[in-house]
Amino acid sequence: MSGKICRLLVLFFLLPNIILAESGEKLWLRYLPLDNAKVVDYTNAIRSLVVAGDDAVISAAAEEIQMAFNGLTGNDLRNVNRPGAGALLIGTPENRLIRDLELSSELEKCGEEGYIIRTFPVRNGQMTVIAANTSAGVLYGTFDLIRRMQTGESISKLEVNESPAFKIRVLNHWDNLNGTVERGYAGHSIWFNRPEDWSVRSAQYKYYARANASVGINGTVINNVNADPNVLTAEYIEKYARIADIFRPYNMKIYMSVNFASPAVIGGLENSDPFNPAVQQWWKDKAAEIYQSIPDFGGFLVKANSEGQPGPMDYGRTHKDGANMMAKALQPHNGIVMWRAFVYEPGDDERSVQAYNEFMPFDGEFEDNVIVQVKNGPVDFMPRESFSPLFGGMQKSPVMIEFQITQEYLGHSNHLAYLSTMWKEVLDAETFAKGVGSSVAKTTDGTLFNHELTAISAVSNIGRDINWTGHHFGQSNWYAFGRLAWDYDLLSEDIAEEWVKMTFVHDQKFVEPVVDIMMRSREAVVNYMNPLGLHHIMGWDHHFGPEPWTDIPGAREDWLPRYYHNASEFGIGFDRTTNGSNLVSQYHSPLNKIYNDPLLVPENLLLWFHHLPWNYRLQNGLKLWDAMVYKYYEGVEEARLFQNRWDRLEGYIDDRRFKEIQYKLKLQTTEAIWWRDACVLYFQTYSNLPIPAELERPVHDLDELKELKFDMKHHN
Ligand SMILES: CO[C@H]1[C@H](O)[C@@H](O)[C@H](O)O[C@@H]1C(=O)O
Repeated sequence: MSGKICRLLVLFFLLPNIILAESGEKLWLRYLPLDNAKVVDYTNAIRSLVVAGDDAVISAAAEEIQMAFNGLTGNDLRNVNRPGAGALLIGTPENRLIRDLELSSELEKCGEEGYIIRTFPVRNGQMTVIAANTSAGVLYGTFDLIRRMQTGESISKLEVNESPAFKIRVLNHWDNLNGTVERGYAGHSIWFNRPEDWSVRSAQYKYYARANASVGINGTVINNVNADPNVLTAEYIEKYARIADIFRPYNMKIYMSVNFASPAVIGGLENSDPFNPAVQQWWKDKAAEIYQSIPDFGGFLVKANSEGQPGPMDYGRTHKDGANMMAKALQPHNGIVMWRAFVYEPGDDERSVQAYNEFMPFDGEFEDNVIVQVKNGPVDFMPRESFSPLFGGMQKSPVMIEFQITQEYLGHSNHLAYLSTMWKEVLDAETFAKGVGSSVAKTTDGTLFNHELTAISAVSNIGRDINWTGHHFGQSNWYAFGRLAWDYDLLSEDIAEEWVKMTFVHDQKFVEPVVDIMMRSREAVVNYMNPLGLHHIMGWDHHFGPEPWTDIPGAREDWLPRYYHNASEFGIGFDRTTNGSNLVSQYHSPLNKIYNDPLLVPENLLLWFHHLPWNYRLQNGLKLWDAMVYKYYEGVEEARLFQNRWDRLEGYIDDRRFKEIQYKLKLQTTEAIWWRDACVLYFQTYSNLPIPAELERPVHDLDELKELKFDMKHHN
């Protein structure tokens, strides 16, 4: 073989690995050398490693700390058998070395996946201990210690007690078996229909598992909730089993979205009626078959009777009947059912009141291994919504939140929108379910209603893009979701700062402005897209770019943006008061009254709950029209500010990422102006009021914008 062909072949086989190794796939697990002072500090504290245990999870923890320590300090940790000065001891009380430390009363508070980290004085110095009840806890504790080093914190006197807020912390991928990703903006699926061979894919899956474990995510659903029935065939079960094998050392469980009609579609049964004994048996057999290959399989995620998906109602049964049937099939294997409450079918009910109306009657009637998965808002992952009234509404059955990491309605992967602030807004929101102190978080984490089964999920933004998420800052949302799922009391600023330091550099001259951009970013997006509680005025099918107008060929009547903003000569906004669709009454007192009153409702939800005249005076004295226009302009100014700030950060990080982000920020500003001009000019056709004199004029005209929309649609 000629040398040239040989080189080409080598390149062909190595290229995928080179791309994996070189690229942004390193996420926040870069482990780059720290400055000298830190290296000295850390090597003073830790020089050797004692691994008290030998299962796969503890071994993964040991491998990780070795890798991290080596990368960060340039030194290896010596593997030793006995702890002493400078040792890091990791393990569970199954091992005598941990038992001897008499930590049992502290470990009791850690639960299954929590951990403690302690500095102990020993002869000639001190040692560090990571102890937990299970190897999983040890793994999370190890990543905690690594994070401290990655962010430059002191590790010489550690007294850490941690346990997760939710038992199950899962990502939901909306990946189709043909490799496309619904609402995915980072390329095709990393799971399905990949041309690369298994060694390349498995290397990425291991990286994925490590990244998740590093933030405490302990499960993932790898296929779309609009589920292909074929995912339950032997071919896919085997595929899931192979992936589960890679996840296991990282304490990650695999789950599956299933299609309710599977027994009929792939099982050859007459129907999929949950009352049909043959259907029940089919699910039992299917569950048994899955557990045969994946003993720790997590369970099913189900979207039923929503947006055309099949479900129990096709047979005159209910959500309860459907969910319980599947739950019974999974019970012998300790699997769970995450049954979605996103039940959007156009009907008599206004969209925002539908989930509550359909699910409240079944409160307390689900099997113990069913948890109802509820989107954070009552409509659909808008840049801002009120929280879903099912939080604090449903009390007898466990409920879990579904957030969306992928930016379906927030500019796809073109816009920087750090979403921790949005999720905290929801988690911290007061439901008043049991008086003051009943935050959304507490209605779902088991504290308020004593549920054993607790969980939290988010729709992933991951694809085959070199940087995983399309926009480098998309990674921060994956990171932040994991951190909040573990501890929702963390501050968004702190999470952002950790991520920036781990992903880029420690220099405060870089960290501070970047964290500031992140902290302002979601509100900026809200302002240039959907201020004051406006929503769903984005392109009706692709959900990208502005489309407030009504003459949209092909769009369904109830999906027309006009339906949501209701702009007319009279005014703008969606009436969900007692005079309107009455969403307000699904909230506990006093929220129902607060939301019902335009004088009391928070300004940022004003047009979510109220339809008001253009010259309505806000609490701040501005007329509604002016207030709305100012918000749109403010959003654009913020995008410009992000761009300017970023320009000044050249040289702090590698050129490639700097330029890629710079390019995205330019796009964001351009698109923010597009949004602003489209909305302001369109709404102006109804308000007939001028844009305040001191503001610059729109740079587009309306007809041109309507055309632009169609170009962008094809572009996406
Ligand atoms: C997976 O389908 C999605 C659909 O693409 C999305 O536009 C809508 O917001 O929500 C659906 C859901 O959450 O089920």
